[in-house]
Formats: sequence, C-alpha cells, structure tokens
Amino acid sequence: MIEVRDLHMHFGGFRAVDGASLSIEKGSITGLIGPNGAGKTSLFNCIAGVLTPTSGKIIFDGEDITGLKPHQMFHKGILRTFQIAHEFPTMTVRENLMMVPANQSGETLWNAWFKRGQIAIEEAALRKKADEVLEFLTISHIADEKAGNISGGQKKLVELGRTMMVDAKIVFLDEVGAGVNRTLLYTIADAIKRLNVERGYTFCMIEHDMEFIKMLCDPVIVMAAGQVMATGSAQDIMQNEQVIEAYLGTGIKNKEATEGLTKDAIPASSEGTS
Ligand SMILES: Nc1ncnc2c1ncn2[C@@H]1O[C@H](COP(=O)(O)OP(=O)(O)OP(=O)(O)O)[C@@H](O)[C@H]1O
Repeated sequence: MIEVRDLHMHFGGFRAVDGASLSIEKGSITGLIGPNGAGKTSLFNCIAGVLTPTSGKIIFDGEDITGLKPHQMFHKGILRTFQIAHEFPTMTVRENLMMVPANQSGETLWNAWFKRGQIAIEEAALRKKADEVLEFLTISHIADEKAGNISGGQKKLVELGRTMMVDAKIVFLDEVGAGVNRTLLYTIADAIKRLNVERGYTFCMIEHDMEFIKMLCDPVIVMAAGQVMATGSAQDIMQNEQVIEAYLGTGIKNKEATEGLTKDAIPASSEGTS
C-alpha cells in the first residue's frame, strides 16, 4: 500500500533518514521502533507530507506521492495524528469531532446566510456520525465534556475518533501509548485493533513501549541511524542480536513484561476509560 524507496531526509549535513526502504502493507498494523534519534519521526513526517524528503520515493497504491503537502495526503486518506488539529479545549468532545471534516457549507459567511437549511442538514449528519464514533470508542459518556477537561488517554481516543470522522485509509500514530495508564492503554489498543479488523484501517505506529507493540503490531520495522535494520514479527525482532545491540544502553523497554503476550491478548472490550 505504501512503499518507501531509498528515502533520505537530510538536515544540513546531518542524515536523519539515510536511505530507508520499507513497505506498509494494506490492512496491517505495522510497528516502527528504534533507538532515540533513529529517524522514525523524520520518516513519518516525510510520508505525511510535513517534511519534503531530500531524495527517494514514497508510493501509495502505485501512485507517486513524494512531496505532497499534508492537506493533499489528508484528502488521500493518509493521516498523521498530530496533523489533525489538536483539541479545542473549550469545546465539547462531540464538537471537537464535528470540526474535522472539510468542505462544510457553513464555513463561509455567505453560506451561513443563504444556505441555512443545507447547513442544518450537514450538522445533523455530522452530529450523528460523531455520536457513532464515540460509541465505537466506548466514550459516549464524555460526549458533552469540555475537551480540555478529559484525561490524556481519553484525548488519545478522541484523536483516533477524529480519523474516523474522515474515514482514513492509513493512520500514522506517533507514540499514542506514551503517558497513558495501563487500563486506558488496553482501551486504545482495543480501538486500534477493532478499527483494523472491522473498518479495514491500516496503521503504522511509532512506539517505545514493547508491550504495546507486541500486542498489536505485525510486522515490526526497526530503524537505526536513518536506515531499516530489521523487519519481522515482534517475537523475532526481540531475539534479533543486531537489534538488541542497537538498543544497548537504552534497553528494550518492558522486555520482560512482554513475555507470553500475544496479538490476541487484548481484551475484547475494556473498562475504565478514565
Ligand atoms: N528539523 C531538524 N533539524 C535538524 N535535525 C533534526 C531535525 N529533526 C530531527 N533532527 C535530528 O534527526 C535525528 C532523527 O530524529 P527523529 O526525531 O526523526 O528520530 P526518532 O527516531 O523519532 O527519535 P525519538 O525516538 O527520540 O523521537 C535526531 O538526531 C534529530 O536531532
């Protein structure tokens, strides 16, 4: 689905991405790991159009999308979570979701005056969709909360919800599990898995938390020094000598905690979304 060919992203003389080639298969939840400074975020930013690569190609379903801008990627269904505006703290969670879709008739003053009926229809449809999204994510109970008042983990779920408002095809998640308590982490993992299985979403996620990676991702791509060092199942990756070597000094986080976990270890539905 997305093929990255010999990608380079240089900052002055520094090669943050230095000839990375990889594939993200349709329908996969692909993990992207690597030590600090490996070039993961720079690679994400190139794919999402936030950075223009120095050289190399990014192909999406056979089409060369190298150098397209974030809004052009957005219209192709390629979303990087931070690329969708951060929450508006004084608006409710539902209103935050309703803000996402582009091309709403009410966006201009002219339309607000002369197309009031059309706007009302669109708003009702958006509201219905937002409520469906909240139900899918099991957070209907916070629909009327001000987005600024919800927990960090709930904000991550709302961020996922925003991608559902525009029916994304592939979503790039940057450390979605960071700083989230374990209970809510399972809820987020469950939502990602269900979006993947039930809605056909493809995900590519940067994570430092190996437990989270092992729960969800297959394959896992390891980057080091701007290049792809290894690709394989989480289990294989964690036993790969070269990978362990690359992590020396930092350690693979939660390595021990991952023993015995499988991709199906996520509860079918989770409680305690706080
Ligand atoms: N805009 C920039 N200008 C100069 N150097 C940059 C810039 N962005 C990133 N870098 C450098 O490129 C290297 C790769 O950074 P990047 O953020 O892509 O790595 P990463 O694998 O995502 O790291 P981390 O896991 O710590 O977030 C780092 O050494 C970083 O300092």
